[in-house]
Amino acid sequence: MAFAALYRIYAGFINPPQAKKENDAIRFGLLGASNIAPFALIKPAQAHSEVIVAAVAARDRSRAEAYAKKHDIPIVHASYEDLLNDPTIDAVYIALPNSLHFEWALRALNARKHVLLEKPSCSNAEEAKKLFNHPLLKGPNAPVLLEAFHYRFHPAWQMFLSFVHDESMAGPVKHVSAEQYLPKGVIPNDDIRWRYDLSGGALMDFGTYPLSCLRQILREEPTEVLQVKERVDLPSESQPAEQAITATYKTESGATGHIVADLATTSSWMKALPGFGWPKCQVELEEKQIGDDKNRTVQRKVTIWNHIVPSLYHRIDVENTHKIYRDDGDLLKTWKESQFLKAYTWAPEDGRGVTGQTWWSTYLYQLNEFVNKIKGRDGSGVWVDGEDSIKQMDAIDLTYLKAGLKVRPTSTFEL
Ligand SMILES: NC(=O)C1=CN([C@@H]2O[C@H](COP(=O)(O)OP(=O)(O)OC[C@H]3O[C@@H](n4cnc5c(N)ncnc54)[C@H](OP(=O)(O)O)[C@@H]3O)[C@@H](O)[C@H]2O)C=CC1
Ligand SMILES: O=C1OC[C@@H](O)[C@H](O)[C@H]1O
Repeated sequence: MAFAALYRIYAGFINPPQAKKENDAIRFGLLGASNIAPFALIKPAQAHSEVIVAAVAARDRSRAEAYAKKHDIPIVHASYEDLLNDPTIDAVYIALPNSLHFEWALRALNARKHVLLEKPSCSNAEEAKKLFNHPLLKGPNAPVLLEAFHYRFHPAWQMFLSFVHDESMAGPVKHVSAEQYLPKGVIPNDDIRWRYDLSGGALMDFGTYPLSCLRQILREEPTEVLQVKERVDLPSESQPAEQAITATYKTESGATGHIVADLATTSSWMKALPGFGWPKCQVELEEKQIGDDKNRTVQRKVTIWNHIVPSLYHRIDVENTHKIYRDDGDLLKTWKESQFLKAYTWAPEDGRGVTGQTWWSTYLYQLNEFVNKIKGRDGSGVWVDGEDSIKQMDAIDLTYLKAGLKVRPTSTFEL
């Protein structure tokens, strides 16, 4: 098991197999010499026959040159604008500070480039509405725009959702909890994540994952934020963004959800890693009658461990509590059945007819779907559409407003 995990890390993140490139491979340009691009695009592209990372641009040309040399990227542009004007580039990957996502996504779409846009898509819902409803995205040959919620493309997350939404055994959602932690010190003090002016903050960054998990599980939007607590303790910054946030939501149907995101965890970090110890997402479903038998019910609980980096390791726990009642309503018998599952690739019976290897990272699964969308193929059927990205930003804004924190600033850029 440890050897298999090491192999998945090596092939998925360190040295993926080198694919022979197709003649019509999509040529990507990177806006910014970011820390995340090697994991999210450069390494996955190495293994994909239809993707070439062809160019990079940074605010400082010498920085872009050093980055290009390190990552074997053939073209260097002196500015983001120059890269967008390069006719040999088909698509761009935008991993800039969140405050610049809106502007550079719009500029890229205007240059007729497909856009893989890091999460969160924008600074707030106002920007997201303008971006995802923009006329540049309409029409038969419109470029593709995707908010890079990579974990959603991995078979493990989709398997987890299928157990949550399995109508034969799962009642309506009662409660969801989702949590993400990073230990204090991983993110340096001068990081973009701590800056309000760059649309940073725990909710914008790591918190956007649990919130998106919650929204997919509930299949309805949180209409009420019952409680929010945040931690802002970077005294040196004049306008710091929160380092940690927890929030509790309620939907119209009465389901509740709780998220935790801490970018600088100290004491609770180890506590946050129970058992084998990974961040998790857990769902309790309502008790549900089985078939026509009024006296038989099942109540399901589903947990996924490490859903953000599942190719490293993950586990899906499905616990069904069965109950048989007497006709007078008294409980006659109850028992539990548990299953522990994994899904590094699509199951053949899934019917998606898509490819994948056990070592494929969430980023490679995502990239494959991005390519499929551009090429007009069905692919796995997993996608994050513009409406979803807008609602995600709505939920973020709602949370900040309830906390009495400011919604992140709106860009003045117009097109
Ligand atoms: N999907 C995932 O797993 C992850 C996603 N992300 C997302 O990716 C984005 C970038 O994160 P990350 O790679 O960690 O960040 P980095 O700080 O490493 O990269 C950000 C890039 O933005 C550019 N930039 C442009 N303007 C500014 C500015 N005013 N201040 C600082 N940088 C600027 C810099 O490019 P230049 O080279 O031109 O100087 C820099 O390379 C964020 O939106 C984040 O949420 C981050 C980590 C993981
Ligand atoms: O996956 C991630 O890990 C670390 C975070 O800070 C980052 O932005 C996020 O996307």
